[in-house]
Amino acid sequence: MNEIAYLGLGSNVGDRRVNLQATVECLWAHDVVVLASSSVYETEPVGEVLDQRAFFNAVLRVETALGPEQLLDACKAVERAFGRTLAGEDGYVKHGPRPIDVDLLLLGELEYSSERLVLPHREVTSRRFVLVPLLELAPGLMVPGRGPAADALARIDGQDVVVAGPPLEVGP
Ligand SMILES: Nc1ncnc2c1ncn2[C@@H]1O[C@H](COP(=O)(O)OP(=O)(O)OP(=O)(O)O)[C@@H](O)[C@H]1O
Ligand SMILES: Nc1nc2c(c(=O)[nH]1)N=C(CO)CN2
Repeated sequence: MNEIAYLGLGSNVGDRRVNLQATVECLWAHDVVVLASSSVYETEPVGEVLDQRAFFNAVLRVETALGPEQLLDACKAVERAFGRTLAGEDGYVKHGPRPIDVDLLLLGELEYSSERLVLPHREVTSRRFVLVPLLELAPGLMVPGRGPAADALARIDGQDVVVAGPPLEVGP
């Protein structure tokens, strides 16, 4: 059965918009149908590494027949295609600079936890750079197990997010 999922994209190395756009094309090649993109936002770094270049972030609405672990595999394969160092590998820096980050934010109504995957994404309700584009695509969204996305956004202080450009092209 096909499900709707939301993916969070981020880039702060190289041509950030080009990287986000290329990610859409790469997702199609991994059996992920890209239905819609939010605007592209420029956002201040959040997390354990604050002294790095600002990110470009966007959220995609996608449709796929892949299960949760397979969809995570697709996200990781796309990151790998950009030459990214993945968690567990030499040179990996948690929250550090990266040409592309693809996070699986939500998969339908699923609440799921395994060694390598938590759904909804652990940080989906604490990051403005995720919630602003997510609400642009899905106003009124409820995050399974956590309530309205808009309420979560209202609880966040700081974390600058400004529109940097129009939505990504979503065709294959
Ligand atoms: N919903 C999820 N989406 C993506 N990765 C997840 C998810 N839940 C757990 N993970 C795990 O998190 C690991 C680290 O992910 P990643 O390299 O993107 O971390 P990060 O971008 O530095 O930090 P963050 O996870 O806070 O965004 C992945 O290898 C993956 O196994
Ligand atoms: N603004 C912003 N900050 C981040 C981002 C990101 O995509 N945008 N990704 C990170 C690694 O997951 C860490 N910090």
